Amino acid sequence: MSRAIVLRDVSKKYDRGSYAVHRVSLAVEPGEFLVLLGPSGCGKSTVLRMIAGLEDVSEGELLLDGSYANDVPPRERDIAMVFQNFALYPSMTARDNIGFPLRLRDPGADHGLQVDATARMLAIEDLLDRFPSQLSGGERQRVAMGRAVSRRPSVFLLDEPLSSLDAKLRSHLRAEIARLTRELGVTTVYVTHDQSEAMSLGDRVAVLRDGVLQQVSPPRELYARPANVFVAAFIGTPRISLLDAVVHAPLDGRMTVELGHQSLALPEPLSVEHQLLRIQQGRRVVVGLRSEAVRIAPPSRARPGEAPLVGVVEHVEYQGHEVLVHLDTGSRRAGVADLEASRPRTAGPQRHASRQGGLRRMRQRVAARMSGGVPAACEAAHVPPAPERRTMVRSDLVLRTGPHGRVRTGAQVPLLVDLAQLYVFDHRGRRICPAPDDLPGLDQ
Ligand SMILES: Nc1ncnc2c1ncn2[C@@H]1O[C@H](COP(=O)(O)OP(=O)(O)OP(=O)(O)O)[C@@H](O)[C@H]1O
Repeated sequence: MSRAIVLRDVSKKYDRGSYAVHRVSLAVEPGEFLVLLGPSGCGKSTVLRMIAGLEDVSEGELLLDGSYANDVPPRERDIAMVFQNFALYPSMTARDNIGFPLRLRDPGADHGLQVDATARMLAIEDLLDRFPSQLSGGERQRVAMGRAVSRRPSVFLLDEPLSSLDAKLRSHLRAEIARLTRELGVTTVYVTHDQSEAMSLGDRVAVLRDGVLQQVSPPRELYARPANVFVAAFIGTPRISLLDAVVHAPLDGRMTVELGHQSLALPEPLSVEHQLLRIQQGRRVVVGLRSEAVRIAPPSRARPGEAPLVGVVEHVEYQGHEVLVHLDTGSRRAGVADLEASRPRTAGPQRHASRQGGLRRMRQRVAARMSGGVPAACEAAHVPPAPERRTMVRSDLVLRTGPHGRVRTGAQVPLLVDLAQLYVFDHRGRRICPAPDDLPGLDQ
């Protein structure tokens, strides 16, 4: 049996502190796999611990299968939890660890068959007679999961269960967790700060920032229609390029989005999405471009809906199956608070001290190059490295090419931006292009 979990305006305030979780409303369907995702300290574990009954709910309501459950003791919630740090009893074998919750519930009975069935499900039959000290990290975590699922709980809560394991084992166990929870049909809430883990596991992903829920959506929707600039930046690898921009919408001319020294002319006739940008005339906005929205090609090869830009290759990251190209287009990168410490940067350029002066010189250089026009041919014109290039590297845009794409650091390249994939966020960070779902159409 699996259960429905509902949080209604749930908040948590620790003693004398500010809100660790603030007015979170969330409904988890029976059998659903929901991932709580967010940077360190955003309140993910606190939400999980309130569902488990390990923390009191300060304000709001927790409902389990529609019944008010704020005051239900943890033991009566029929919920199993797995933490990051295994938490096995060191003096018990794997068999005894897995059987422990069954013995607690029903001390006199023989639980051998249930323990064997659980061990089979997790492929740990051969490890049952070993003690935790005789198991690897991955094996210990599998035993911990076995202990959690052996009594067939109705809710399974997992708090970063894979974060202490190496990457290969993590991806292997991730697949096992997905299979196991599907087989058991148990409602699962899984906490992680790893967006790729969240996207690959969750039926839906709930993104938290600073205790506040930002968006709850299936992974595809989260990627394609992020509610705000924080979600857009948190989801996706490489991270979306975010640039400070200004919308120009003259009554008698072409609508453009100005990015520093360059502009993107919006294709005419304007799409409904782009028409809605008119009201931003003259305002500062943030433009988001994912790596697949930009390609290296001259204007002569533009498809309908593509607009040209020019960039200087700052850094090339070979990934085997693809190449990530970091470019400087002379735009200003928009910063998103809370993000920088929360995700490892992609291996990228080093930043150095004389940043301000270098930045100014780089802008001037890109502007000077652009005044010479966009190269007609696709071949990247090689620009000899200027002296300051060795002391400072800066990129504001990342695109991906196939593994055979040949671009050289320092080259100036023509770019085409697919404007159907343009994201625009207003000054408060809310997505305004594509238009938010709750916005009435222009003809309404
Ligand atoms: N027992 C406690 N007393 C006071 N403050 C706490 C307590 N537990 C957590 N907090 C604070 O509440 C906030 C949320 O913590 P929580 O552990 O829920 O975050 P998290 O998103 O799970 O972080 P991480 O990914 O680092 O585990 C943090 O600011 C934390 O310092």
